[in-house]
Amino acid sequence: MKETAIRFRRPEKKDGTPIWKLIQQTEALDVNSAYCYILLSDYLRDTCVIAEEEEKIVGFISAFRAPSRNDTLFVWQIAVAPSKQRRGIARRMLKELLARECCSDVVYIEATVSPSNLASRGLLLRLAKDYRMECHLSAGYADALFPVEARHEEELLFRLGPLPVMGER
Ligand SMILES: CC(=O)NCC[C@H](N)C(=O)O
Repeated sequence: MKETAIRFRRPEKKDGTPIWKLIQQTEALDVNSAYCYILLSDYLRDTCVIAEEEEKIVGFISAFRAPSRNDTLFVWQIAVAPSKQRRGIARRMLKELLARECCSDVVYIEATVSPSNLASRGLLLRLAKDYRMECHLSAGYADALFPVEARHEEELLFRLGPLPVMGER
């Protein structure tokens, strides 16, 4: 089957609702409000990524600088449409984000990943290997922090770094 080109870009406000629908399709992430994805696509668009194929959104990454630690980029959600997974789209989105001028002074990446989210776990471990970074796992958010009804898994904290300088990313 012909592989069509995937385009990577910053999101725009109009992408908020399609992102919200994509997150629901993954059945692996916390579905935030559509308002949250519109807000991310407006105020935090410089550290968010859209992957699109023939004008259709097939991937999304949300991230932001940790306000108290400017050298750290917190990667919030990594999502790829179920029918488009295992094509390296998440890895290409992450590398596109880290190659942006606005991330040139990022030294560490942090993200929380539930034990069942093997795709994101594998992606982060592979990124650490690609960029020859250390990867430290620690307790992130215990399941007890979440409402019992949510039956939410714990979120393990991944901290990767130091990132290579821009020219080597
Ligand atoms: C890296 C990533 O996608 N983490 C997910 C964190 C959390 N479960 C969420 O979905 O926002």
